[in-house]
Amino acid sequence: MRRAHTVDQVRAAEAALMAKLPEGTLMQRAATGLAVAISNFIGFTYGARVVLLIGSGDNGGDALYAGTHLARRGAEVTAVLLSDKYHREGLAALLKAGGRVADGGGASADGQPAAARAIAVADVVVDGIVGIGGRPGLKPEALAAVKLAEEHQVPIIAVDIPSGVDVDTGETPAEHVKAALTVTFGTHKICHLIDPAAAACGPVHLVEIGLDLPPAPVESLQDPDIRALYPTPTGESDKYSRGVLGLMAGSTQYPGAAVIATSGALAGPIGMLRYVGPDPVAEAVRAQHPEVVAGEGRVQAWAIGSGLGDELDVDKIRELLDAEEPVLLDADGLKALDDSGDRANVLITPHAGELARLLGVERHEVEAERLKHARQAAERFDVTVLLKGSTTVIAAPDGQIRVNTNAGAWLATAGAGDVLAGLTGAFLAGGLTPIDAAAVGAYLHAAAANLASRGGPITAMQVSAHVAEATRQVLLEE
Ligand SMILES: NC(=O)C1=CN([C@@H]2O[C@H](COP(=O)(O)OP(=O)(O)OC[C@H]3O[C@@H](n4cnc5c(N)ncnc54)[C@H](OP(=O)(O)O)[C@@H]3O)[C@@H](O)[C@H]2O)[C@@H](O)CC1
Ligand SMILES: [K+]
Repeated sequence: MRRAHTVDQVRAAEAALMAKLPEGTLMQRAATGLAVAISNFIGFTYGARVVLLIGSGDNGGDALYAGTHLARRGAEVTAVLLSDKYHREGLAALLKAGGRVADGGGASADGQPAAARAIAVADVVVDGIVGIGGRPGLKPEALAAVKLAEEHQVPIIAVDIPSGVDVDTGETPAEHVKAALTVTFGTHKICHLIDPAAAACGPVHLVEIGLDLPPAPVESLQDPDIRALYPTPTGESDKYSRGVLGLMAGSTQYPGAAVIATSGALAGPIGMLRYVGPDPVAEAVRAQHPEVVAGEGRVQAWAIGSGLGDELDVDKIRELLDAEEPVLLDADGLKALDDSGDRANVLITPHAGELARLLGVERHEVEAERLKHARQAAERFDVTVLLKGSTTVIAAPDGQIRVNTNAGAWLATAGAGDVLAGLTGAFLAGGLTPIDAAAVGAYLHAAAANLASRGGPITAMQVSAHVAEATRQVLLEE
């Protein structure tokens, strides 16, 4: 499990630990881990050219002490001071170890400020501009240094967070660093898991510093968590006890959606699928998947919505929403959602455009503030929300948040959402709660897509065809 905490939680845990330790211990732990990560990233230390961008807070202190470690091992370390305030002891240590300070202003013999020259030829630039105390955006001097690194294609390693992003929401309302690697301390922060900020982090490396933290508001499940949640059959299981899913999807207008959603559902943990829809569509489904039973009967959960088009029976869907069995509502089915009734067993799986319609806002607003809007919808409709996208945000009505971060870009293909709806619905029928079903469904869907794609294009049916292998890899790995 990856856990992300808020800035306030991190500060409280830091204060409690600092009270027990000699002054400066935590920063030294952070800086040591950071120095190792920088060395590993470059691949060598002696002779490496490292530029540190130093802001006014402890984030700059971490960078200065990490630079000190590297300078002691023969790296050429140059600090660029972006503020009159900076970590004095950190800079003194760096200078003592042989590092230097480059002037950002006055031009030297070749007409360039020393800072600009150092950045242009650096192996790596370290972003110690701001950490968890930072407001979104970059000041002009910091922005100029970051742009220069980008221009010269010098990779930037972010200390704790890419400076300029909003740490607690993952929003990026202003200019920010785009890191090749982020090295963080104690725990993940929310911006590491939620886009658009997560995309600006690159891979995130966590350095343990011994913080004792409360439960995390945002979690991201990993292989062992999926393994623990998966409704694996036992010797006593039969097709009914494994769970039966009712699927209401596809239409004479979009028969393919039914076939694709079925392929996703059958790749999940259920023992049986009942398809409910127009006869010609049921025939198309059974032509591809002869194991499907057509017509209504007892089910443990419903997946409703993919490709219903105009053939939407709103009254029937609302009846199912009010019934006891959990319901996954997707695509056209979302038109039947209203904010009345007890919906605790309902999971909706909109993309940004569909969520925007539900909330009466613009699509770009949802994309820019994914966490906020997923939370809002969960509260307003009393449902669990799985907001599809590059990082999938899952919000439960009780405030729990899960994030799925393993999806590759090739997954953005027609029908992939139908596979996800079928597959995730199958986990509801298999007995998982809406938030667990959403997290496990999204994870295996993305893992299957990665297996199918291996860096190339994929179709939705290829995704469902790889779910079994992705599942096997997760269940058998120890
Ligand atoms: N917590 C922990 O467990 C540990 C924390 N550690 C480290 O400490 C870091 C937090 O340090 P921190 O509190 O000193 O804040 P930090 O982010 O460096 O600077 C904030 C200052 O910058 C300014 N400023 C704000 N926005 C700005 C902007 N956009 N552009 C420019 N300037 C801006 C603002 O000052 P102002 O401008 O208001 O005078 C504000 O006061 C943390 O991320 C981690 O790296 C580790 O050492 C060990 C364990
Ligand atoms: K930073």
